[in-house]
Amino acid sequence: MSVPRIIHDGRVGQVDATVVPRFAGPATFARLPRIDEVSDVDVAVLGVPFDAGVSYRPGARFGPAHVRESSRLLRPYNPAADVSPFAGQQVADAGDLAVNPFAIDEAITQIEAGARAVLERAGRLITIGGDHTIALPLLRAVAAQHGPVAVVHFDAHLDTWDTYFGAAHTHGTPFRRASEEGLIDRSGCLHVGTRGPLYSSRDLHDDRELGFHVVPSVEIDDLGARGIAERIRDRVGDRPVYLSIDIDVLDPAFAPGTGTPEAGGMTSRELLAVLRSFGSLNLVGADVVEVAPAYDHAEITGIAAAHTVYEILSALVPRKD
Ligand SMILES: N=C(N)NCCCC(=O)O
Ligand SMILES: [Zn+2]
Ligand SMILES: [Zn+2]
Repeated sequence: MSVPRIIHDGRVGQVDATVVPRFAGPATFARLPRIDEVSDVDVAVLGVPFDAGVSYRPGARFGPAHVRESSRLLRPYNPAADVSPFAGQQVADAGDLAVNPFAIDEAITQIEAGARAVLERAGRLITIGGDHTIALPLLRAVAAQHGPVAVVHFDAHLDTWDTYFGAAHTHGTPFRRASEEGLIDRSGCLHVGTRGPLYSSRDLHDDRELGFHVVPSVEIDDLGARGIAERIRDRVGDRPVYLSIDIDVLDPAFAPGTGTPEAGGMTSRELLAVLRSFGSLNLVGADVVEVAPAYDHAEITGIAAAHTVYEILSALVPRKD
């Protein structure tokens, strides 16, 4: 059944919520068209339902469907950024990748191949996870196009640890592997919002060697959103930027539905405000990971993740000036 959509400058947008109620209609991200329903895709939203790399609570494999469900209320105009993210560019939902839940290495190969295939159709990719393991194959796909990228990483955790139980590919290790593989520009990466206990102070030493600066959660009150945005801009400059957002960067009050929660995190208002400054960065790709709906209540985490994707899409809209 065909549905009435908002069309702007030939770009196919959301199902019109004034005609079809939001709780009806397709379950794509923000009720946008599927990728096979449009041509010339600028940004694809892709789900990666994979969580075999987690060290604690499982369940992020259900993240993509949950974030899509929590995105039904998103409206076409973003007043805080003064942009219409679905009108200034063609955004489409590329569905979910089918990846092996029993073999991490095979899943990683499948995710890289799947991301590369979508990038043949779309200029940019925003991925909804899935656990943080998926950032490694996504960075492989992005670095194949752009060379080593500056990673802006929002997370409670460093995710530059070496191995867990001897496993090199887990949700706590993607950025160490990416740094070792030369996928990231070691002079331009940083973490934002890290907090909580580490294994030892050596974690921070290794992390610096691997190319990361840190804006820890304890500095957020003093810096404010504007100060954080400045620290990020100073670090990445005009390098191609890959943005990786682990939803556990938010305090568990704002994102209870996640696998390794840590007290003392950002508010969703702070995260969205920082993202709103990213229109001036050279963003080449992004992921939003670690939404585990079994621990969510009232879609709190799903809605935070959906709005996070919406702000990233808003930052990607080509500027007129
Ligand atoms: N990437 C996330 N969410 N968590 C990593 C935590 C790894 C650990 O259990 O030490
Ligand atoms: Zn984390
Ligand atoms: Zn993480």
